[in-house]
Amino acid sequence: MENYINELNEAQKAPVLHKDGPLMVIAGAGSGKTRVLTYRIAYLMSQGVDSFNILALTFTNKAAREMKKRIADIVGASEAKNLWMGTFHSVFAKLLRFDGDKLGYPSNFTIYDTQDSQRLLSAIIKEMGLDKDIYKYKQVQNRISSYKNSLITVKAYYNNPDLVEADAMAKRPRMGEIYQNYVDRCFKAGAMDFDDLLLRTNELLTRFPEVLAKYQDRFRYILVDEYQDTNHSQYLIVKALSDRFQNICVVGDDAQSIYSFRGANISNILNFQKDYDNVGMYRLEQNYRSTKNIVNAANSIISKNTNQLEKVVWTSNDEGPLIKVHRSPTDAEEGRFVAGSIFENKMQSQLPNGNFAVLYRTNSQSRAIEDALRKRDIPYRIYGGLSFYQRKEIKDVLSYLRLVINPKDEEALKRIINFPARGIGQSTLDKLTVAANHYNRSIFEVIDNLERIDLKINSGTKRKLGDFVAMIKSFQIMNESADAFTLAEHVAKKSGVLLEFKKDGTPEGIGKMENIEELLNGIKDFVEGQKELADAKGDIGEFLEDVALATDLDKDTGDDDRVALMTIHLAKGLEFPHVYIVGMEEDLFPSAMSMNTRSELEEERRLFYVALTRAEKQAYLTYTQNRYRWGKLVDAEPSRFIEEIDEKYIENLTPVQRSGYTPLIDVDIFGDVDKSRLRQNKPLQGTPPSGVRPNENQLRKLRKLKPELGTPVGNTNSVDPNLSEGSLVNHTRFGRGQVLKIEGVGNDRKAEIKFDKGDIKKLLLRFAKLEVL
Ligand SMILES: Nc1ncnc2c1ncn2[C@@H]1O[C@H](COP(=O)(O)OP(=O)(O)OP(=O)(O)O)[C@@H](O)[C@H]1O
Ligand SMILES: [Mg+2]
Repeated sequence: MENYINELNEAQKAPVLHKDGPLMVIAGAGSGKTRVLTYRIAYLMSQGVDSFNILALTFTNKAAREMKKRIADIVGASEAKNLWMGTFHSVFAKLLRFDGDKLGYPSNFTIYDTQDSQRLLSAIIKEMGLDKDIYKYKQVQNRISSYKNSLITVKAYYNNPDLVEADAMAKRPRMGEIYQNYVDRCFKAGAMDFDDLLLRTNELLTRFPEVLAKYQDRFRYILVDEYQDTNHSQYLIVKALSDRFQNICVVGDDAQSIYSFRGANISNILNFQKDYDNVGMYRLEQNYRSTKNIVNAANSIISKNTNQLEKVVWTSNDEGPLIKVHRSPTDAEEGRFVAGSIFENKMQSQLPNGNFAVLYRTNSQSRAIEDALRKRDIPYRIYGGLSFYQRKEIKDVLSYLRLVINPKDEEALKRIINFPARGIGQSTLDKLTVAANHYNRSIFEVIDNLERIDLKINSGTKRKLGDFVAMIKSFQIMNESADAFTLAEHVAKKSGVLLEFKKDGTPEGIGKMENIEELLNGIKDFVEGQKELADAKGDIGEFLEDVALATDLDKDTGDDDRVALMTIHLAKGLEFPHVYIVGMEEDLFPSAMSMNTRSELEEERRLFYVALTRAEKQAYLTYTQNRYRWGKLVDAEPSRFIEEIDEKYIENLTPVQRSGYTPLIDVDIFGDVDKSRLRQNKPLQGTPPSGVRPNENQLRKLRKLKPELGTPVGNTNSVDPNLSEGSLVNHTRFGRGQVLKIEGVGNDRKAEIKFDKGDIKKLLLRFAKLEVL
């Protein structure tokens, strides 16, 4: 037996060595599912399976690259190169480049990103004269996306009275028409959106049996990671391709299914045994990733879900520290706590930044964390959010390049036909769009044939349009011989885009120029990298495809050491020694949008399970009492998920202060109720711990709540009440002095003090650190 097999435990070896036929591995987080998949591929190759016959589908392209690297270590780099590995989208985009022509697509079809799709949809909604407040383009896009992922074509849509009625009920009776227009326009532009990459693959495999047969024969072994998050469209592709040889291996964890809002269907896992005959079922139980405390805490959470497969997860790893829970008054304070804690841990244990991750429910939470990390000079990287390639200046340059590859690309054309300004206005563009729709041609083709159509465009504008077309064509000619970098640099200059930002001269303009430079550097790297691959040319088409399908994690080159910031959704499959899960508050996590049904709440709980199980050594959960949301400061309550963790795995860093004194008000602003103490029925008594005082924010809030109450008991200054004019005092910073005068009452009480060093200062007694001598 080869050595690498011994890097697996017995339970893991079984699926790796499984003979032909379908198999499924269902197991909890960190139990080695991804490792099993990787080693199985290496094993198959060592058994003589040709690498050309293996297809592996992963959650990110980065995961695919890492698996490939590991496999290369085992079986050798040259063999590993031939493996088809990547996300569903990137793998099937590649397939459609070969065979999409059968569906009428050019092999150089453009991939529209979300922004392109949304722009096109808002243009269509406008052209149809619809109310954009009712037909919100994002909602419309979501609808169309979910139709496509359920394989509901326009025709199928109209044939389904339930769908038509649902849209009519939602006051969107013209959804079907929008859908039809959108599909037509994408097709005419030689473009596919993300969902098309799956939908068209399905169409191709269904309508062309010879194509299906070809790929069935090619992909004799198919392996899918994170199977719990496949949608219907993906499920059907896998089913079709594996139908002949039935060598399908899927691994997943129903407890980590977190993409149902995007159409992921957990029943794909649940029905696997019905879909295939003689399924080899494997379970893994030992977690290698995390400490006992983390594994057990995660188990205690997920057991609250009623809808789940029975699973055991245990670990022989150390018990590890307890999960630390921390409360802050505001989100800014939360950021400071996280940054401070990362800083301390780094210093104490000499850890690299890459050992830390901060995970949140929504992207907007990153700002407070970022601010705090910057103040501490801790380098970080944000994954997700607006990607580099979606920045305006970058998209402008990319749009020129897209047009070079595919001049029909309508969204690219509309972006740049008048950028930099060349006197081609909106009304001209409108006329061109109408003509393009009328003749069923692309806008570019219309411009190219202006002489033959009577469009009521004046001769000056016609000439400008002619110049534009001539420029793009000159780029196309260059593209026949130049590599991607040479072409891109030429285009950035000759199109005038670079000059436009240079002329601008503002810091923003310069920043944009620098970004374009960064893009060109990236293209150069890409060209160098592609040269090493046998079947790649390093041309701009390849680069654009890479960009279009880059998932948010793919930018990570891993060459510099940074703290990782990302949403929990994106963190699936990853692991970090130290993990901070921030914003553990009701309405944020679980999200207010996802608490309407039990199944939504269960998905939020699975999301929490995913978050916690990313941690290897230490997990922190933080929450705030007040948070800015939608520009307003709102009260926040700790997330129910904190309470759901068995308390023996938790250490509260900010225990609730309760004391023997009678609170003046019934609202407890000093902290939430200490639930663990309540549960244990312990009396809430004793004196407040020293040094725990409400901060300014809390005081302000308290004053606002009950202004007439004046100074809250127990929270005033530490100064002796006997302090009076003439008293001798000592101040920590200014030294000895004598009180000249006292004025004001309550929180405003001030003392004028003449210090021995000579200064006279007026101090607010509430803050002054004075000792009466
Ligand atoms: N037999 C083993 N011996 C040592 N380490 C292992 C073993 N199996 C897995 N690991 C390590 O445990 C960690 C978790 O493994 P892996 O990522 O494959 O788990 P997973 O089940 O895919 O997790 P997730 O559900 O989060 O995707 C990895 O660091 C992996 O290298
Ligand atoms: Mg995994």
